[in-house]
Amino acid sequence: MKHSALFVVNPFSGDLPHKDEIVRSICDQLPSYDIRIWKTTGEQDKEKLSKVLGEVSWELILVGGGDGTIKMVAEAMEGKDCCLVPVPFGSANGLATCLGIESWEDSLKSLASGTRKPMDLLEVNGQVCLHLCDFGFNADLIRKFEEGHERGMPAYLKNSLASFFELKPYRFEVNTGAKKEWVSAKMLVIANGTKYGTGATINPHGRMDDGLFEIIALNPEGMQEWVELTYGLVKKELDGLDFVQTWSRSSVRLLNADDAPFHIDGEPVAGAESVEIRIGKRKICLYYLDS
Ligand SMILES: Nc1ncnc2c1ncn2[C@@H]1O[C@H](COP(=O)(O)OP(=O)(O)OP(=O)(O)O)[C@@H](O)[C@H]1O
Repeated sequence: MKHSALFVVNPFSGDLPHKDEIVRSICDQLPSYDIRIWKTTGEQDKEKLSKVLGEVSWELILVGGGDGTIKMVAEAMEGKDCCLVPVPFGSANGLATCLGIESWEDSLKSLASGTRKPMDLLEVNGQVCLHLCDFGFNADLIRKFEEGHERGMPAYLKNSLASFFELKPYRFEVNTGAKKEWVSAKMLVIANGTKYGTGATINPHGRMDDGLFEIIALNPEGMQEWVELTYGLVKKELDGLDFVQTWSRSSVRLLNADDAPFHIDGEPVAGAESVEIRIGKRKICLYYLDS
């Protein structure tokens, strides 16, 4: 008997051409699965998907989309005992990149190798976060990107350059329970994963299965520190940079005093004045590729 699989596809994510053909090719290469394709509409997808997930005892959920789509599917999967494999169709695909899955062919390889394990989920003011959330520079960038009409990596890079020159530090109170302290940072990152979809490694020592996440405050000043930061992100070496501060915790409360823009897994979130983050009680089974 074939295994039951649901293939959730976001037709709007990213700018990869011929997605329908790729979806068909993936299905053809998984003959042991009986695959149903389910496309998102952008309207109440989580609620609609929860119903579909309740109809059958699915063994595998393939998610063709970016981080926002995976976050939505992970929320809808609550209470379901199945595993998820990302199929990187989004613009940046941060979670898939952290899992070593950089193309749809990698998704097939991870399924063939069978490497999967339960990974931590973060609870951020009651929402699920799988990968990264951040305040400041990158969130501002994503907000501009969402408000614009261009998709894909070139538009992302264009906005990135524009945001770079408008940058200012924001104040945050970091309350780790044992200690409260104020920090100024142009960007404050909460990282369950290690990398952005661009490959920039923001959390070189992070693990998604250790019951901890990292809080990383970055406050580079001047061109030289920006160059050092860029080098560190590429070379996976942020230790020793005195404008980078890192905490490893299982919970934290943050006060966002200057109303810095905020996003969770690439989706902008409004009204994030006080944000409580903790390692969630539930985990999610994810396929990955060993690098
Ligand atoms: N059919 C659709 N039409 C328009 N928007 C959609 C549709 N399906 C999902 N969405 C929206 O797509 C967003 C999630 O996109 P996702 O993060 O997966 O991709 P992405 O990497 O951001 O790619 P892109 O930047 O091209 O959107 C959500 O905001 C969701 O509401």
